[in-house]
Amino acid sequence: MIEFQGLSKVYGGFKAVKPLTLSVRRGEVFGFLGPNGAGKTTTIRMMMGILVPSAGQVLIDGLDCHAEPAEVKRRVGYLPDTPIFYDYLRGREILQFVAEMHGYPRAEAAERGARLLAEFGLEEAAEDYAVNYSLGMKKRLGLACALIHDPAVLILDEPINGLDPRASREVQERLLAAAARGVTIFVSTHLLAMAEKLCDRVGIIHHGQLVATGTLDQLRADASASGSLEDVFLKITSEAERETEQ
Ligand SMILES: Nc1ncnc2c1ncn2[C@@H]1O[C@H](COP(=O)(O)OP(=O)(O)OP(=O)(O)O)[C@@H](O)[C@H]1O
Repeated sequence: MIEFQGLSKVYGGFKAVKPLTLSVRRGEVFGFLGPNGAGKTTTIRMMMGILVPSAGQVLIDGLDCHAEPAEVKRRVGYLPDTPIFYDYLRGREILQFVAEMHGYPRAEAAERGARLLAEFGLEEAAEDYAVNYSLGMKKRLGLACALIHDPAVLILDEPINGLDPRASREVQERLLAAAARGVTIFVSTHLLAMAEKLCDRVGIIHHGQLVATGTLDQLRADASASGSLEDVFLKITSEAERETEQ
């Protein structure tokens, strides 16, 4: 469903994403893990057609994300790391606007917006301006916007970063529900507990390089590490760090 084919990004002389080749299957929840500055957001921005790759390509449902961004956006719901809304639109108006941008007629856009507001526990805030929403409410509103057109793929950049435990659990439950409906999810995070709970498979990116891919059990076996994903992650990234230094 998602095919990275030697995708890379160089800023000036700095290699932010080194040639990335990876396949994510239809219906899979794939965790893209890495420390700060590893290249996660850069990769996701190339998937969304926001950044131009330096080389290679990424295909979603067979479509080149750089060459056909509008077609890709029909199939994809995207939650950026910091969702930004028109401050002086109300939650209800924002969802209505996003639905109309996807081509739904006004009445259907309103109906879809109302359904998602209810699903995401934002009914009471429907008439409040987005500028007054808490971070947790903004993430939920962002996720509602990402889901408004029933996309086959969700691309999420740090969906629970900065949320309190209740808000974080709520967002994770929405994601599990989407996964249960068969949505393919590509989620970047450095919150390993979330990855452990949600993901069928993870990839670890370090200094722009994909250094490991697999299920948690496979990574444990490959890294000869036991215990939590955190143990495996720390072992793999410190080994990659040593190799970079040599
Ligand atoms: N526009 C830019 N120009 C130059 N360097 C950049 C630019 N954007 C990002 N970088 C660098 O590229 C590297 C990867 O950044 P990126 O934001 O993709 O990392 P990340 O894995 O998402 O990190 P974080 O978890 O901290 O959000 C970092 O070293 C960053 O400083």
